[in-house]
Amino acid sequence: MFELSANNSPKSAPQSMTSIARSSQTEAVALAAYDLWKSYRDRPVVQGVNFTLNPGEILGLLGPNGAGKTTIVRMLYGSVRPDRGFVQLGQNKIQLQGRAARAKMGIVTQEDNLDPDFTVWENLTYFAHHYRITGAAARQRAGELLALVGLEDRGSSLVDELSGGMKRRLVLARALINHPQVVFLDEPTTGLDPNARQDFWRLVLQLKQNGCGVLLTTHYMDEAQRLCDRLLLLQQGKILDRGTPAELIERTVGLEVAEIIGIPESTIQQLAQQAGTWYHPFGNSYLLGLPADPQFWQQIHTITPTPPIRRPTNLEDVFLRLTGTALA
Ligand SMILES: Nc1ncnc2c1ncn2[C@@H]1O[C@H](COP(=O)(O)OP(=O)(O)OP(=O)(O)O)[C@@H](O)[C@H]1O
Repeated sequence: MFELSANNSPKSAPQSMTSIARSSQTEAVALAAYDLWKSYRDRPVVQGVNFTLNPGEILGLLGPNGAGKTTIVRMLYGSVRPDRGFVQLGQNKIQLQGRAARAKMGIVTQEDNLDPDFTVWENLTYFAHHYRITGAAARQRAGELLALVGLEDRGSSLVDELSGGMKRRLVLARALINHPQVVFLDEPTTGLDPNARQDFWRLVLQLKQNGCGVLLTTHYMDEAQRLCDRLLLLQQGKILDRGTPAELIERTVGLEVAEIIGIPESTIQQLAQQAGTWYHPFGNSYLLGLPADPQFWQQIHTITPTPPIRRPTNLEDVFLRLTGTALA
């Protein structure tokens, strides 16, 4: 059984709850995808995707719009049939729409899809019936989850009376109604303001602490960098690279970058060649990977009319370097 820390919960609501992920701790791998393929009208949108998700791990699927993130989640959840490959939940291969598998999974889709005619409380208790959680058990679970997501005083509100951030937290609460061992979060914070995003992030980190395997799709690199233990970088349905955020950054773009404006590409190219580093056009400027040698930075300074900006690299740079395009 897990105790939730008051510090970590949004709106600092102290409460305790039963396990979010009761069975996950006994299994080595929470979820595995084997060679998943999917085409729509002969156009491949997911191409040979493989990965594992461990209990207590947040795995990020990071890619631009249309990269295939939602299609992968739908295949994992069993709502779309792969053309090839399969998904394993714990020890079991998942069948399409398999009830037994669904009972161990939770999903936060991009759209809120809450029932607007129901109150917050009813949205949870009604949803609990899908999992045959009824009566006092449903009421107890709804109460625990409302406390978890900081909505305990909004049970009688209609969905339309909630803010965007509250709705997202309610959708997350609903996804946890069945104590899932794996939770899919499909771009869960799109459209939220910074405070609401951080509230949501705290909840995701609590799921991880409680042993839940979390698969998070996002095109926000700060979200990926902040939350994810490991990342899969996706473009056009293919995994380009994978690793921890720190590994991906260090091996792809190094630790620091200079943003330079006002000199021709040929000069940047020469500088990059000379220092054995990389460069990339970026809007009206250039990004130039900074080697450790401090003299190189001095040299750039002397030849640029406008002082260059020096900053730590990030996943956006990784994506730009690997694909030539920005994430968002
Ligand atoms: N049911 C469908 N029928 C036809 N094409 C589809 C269908 N679902 C998705 N696609 C196409 O598959 C590609 C991948 O879509 P998907 O929604 O998986 O990407 P995504 O990475 O989740 O994008 P976003 O970040 O915009 O949500 C897109 O080109 C999309 O138009």
